[in-house]
Amino acid sequence: MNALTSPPLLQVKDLCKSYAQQTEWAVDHVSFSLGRGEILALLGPSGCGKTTTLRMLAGFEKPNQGQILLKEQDITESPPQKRNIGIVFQDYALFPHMTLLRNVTFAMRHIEKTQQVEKALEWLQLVGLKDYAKRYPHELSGGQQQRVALARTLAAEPELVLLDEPFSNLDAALRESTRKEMRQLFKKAGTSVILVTHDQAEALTFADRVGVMQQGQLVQLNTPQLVYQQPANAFVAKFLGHTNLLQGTAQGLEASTALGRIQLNRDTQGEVQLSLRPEDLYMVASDSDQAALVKEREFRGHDYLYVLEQDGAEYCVITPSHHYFELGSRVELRSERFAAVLPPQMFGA
Ligand SMILES: Nc1ncnc2c1ncn2[C@@H]1O[C@H](COP(=O)(O)OP(=O)(O)OP(=O)(O)O)[C@@H](O)[C@H]1O
Repeated sequence: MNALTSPPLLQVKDLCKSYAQQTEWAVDHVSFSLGRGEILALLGPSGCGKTTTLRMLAGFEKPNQGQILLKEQDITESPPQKRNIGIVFQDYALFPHMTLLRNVTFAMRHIEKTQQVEKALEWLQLVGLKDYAKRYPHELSGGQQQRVALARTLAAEPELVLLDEPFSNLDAALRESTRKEMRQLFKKAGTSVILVTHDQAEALTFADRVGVMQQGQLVQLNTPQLVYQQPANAFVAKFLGHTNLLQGTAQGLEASTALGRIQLNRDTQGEVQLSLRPEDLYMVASDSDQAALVKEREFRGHDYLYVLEQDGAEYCVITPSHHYFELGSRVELRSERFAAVLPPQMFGA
């Protein structure tokens, strides 16, 4: 059996959860599967149900209905310690009175005592902290503590690792480097991972596939590129960065819109709602009073985010940071790439 024909490591089928005194589902008929060695991010705003989903996978929360299969075994009712699933929390939860080595060997009760130290040092080596083995958690930076928490989780050799907003306590620079290192580590070790986050940049850079949750439902699950470029609805389009939502009338692979004729990502006819990313628009200085007005400009280091007004509607455009336009000046707005056609039932979402 190869990776394509072998069954997925994890199958989640029609999972539902409502908390006592709540009429709405916190998790609403969620289904997905995870391949071996795959990294999946569950992404969504606060309260969309991602932590509840993770807690059901870990066994800390009981679903009202649905099924969780790990290696084709039904674990829906199994207690957390019987699932062979590791979880890394936001606050690391290291034992403060134990050295890093003890923190890691603590998770290795499945291994002969005589081999624990050697194995634990290997895990610490993997996360780049072997030389710190005799230190205590308070003698480490936040990023280093996070890596120890990860080594401890991996030392238990789980089938699946769950990460609950693991980078949110780190500052911006450390967050970026830690997540890059962690991704490389997971890929090297072939670890299967589910990450929960509300940070779209984190989900897009860290995961092989991104699942976007909205009000308890998994509304889109696909590669980072497709979720970003072909959002399933207006909510996904807006949640993953900035976008311009436009109405248009489509004729095949083109639509006429307030910004003129725009290429579409798929063949369609009639009234459509489109999502046009701000980096896919560009501006050309204009003398015409009818052209778009430069209303706002935000310098963001590697780019500018402009807000323009044309015929009473606002548009956002992201340009390289050397494309400078004065506030109050006029520009012609042109589209450089395809707009994504959104499904009609999501109008107004
Ligand atoms: N223990 C609980 N008791 C009652 N309601 C809860 C409980 N935990 C979560 N909820 C509710 O369930 C819904 C989903 O919450 P959940 O924590 O899963 O969302 P989330 O996407 O992880 O949000 P956040 O990013 O803020 O943690 C929310 O409406 C929340 O208020």
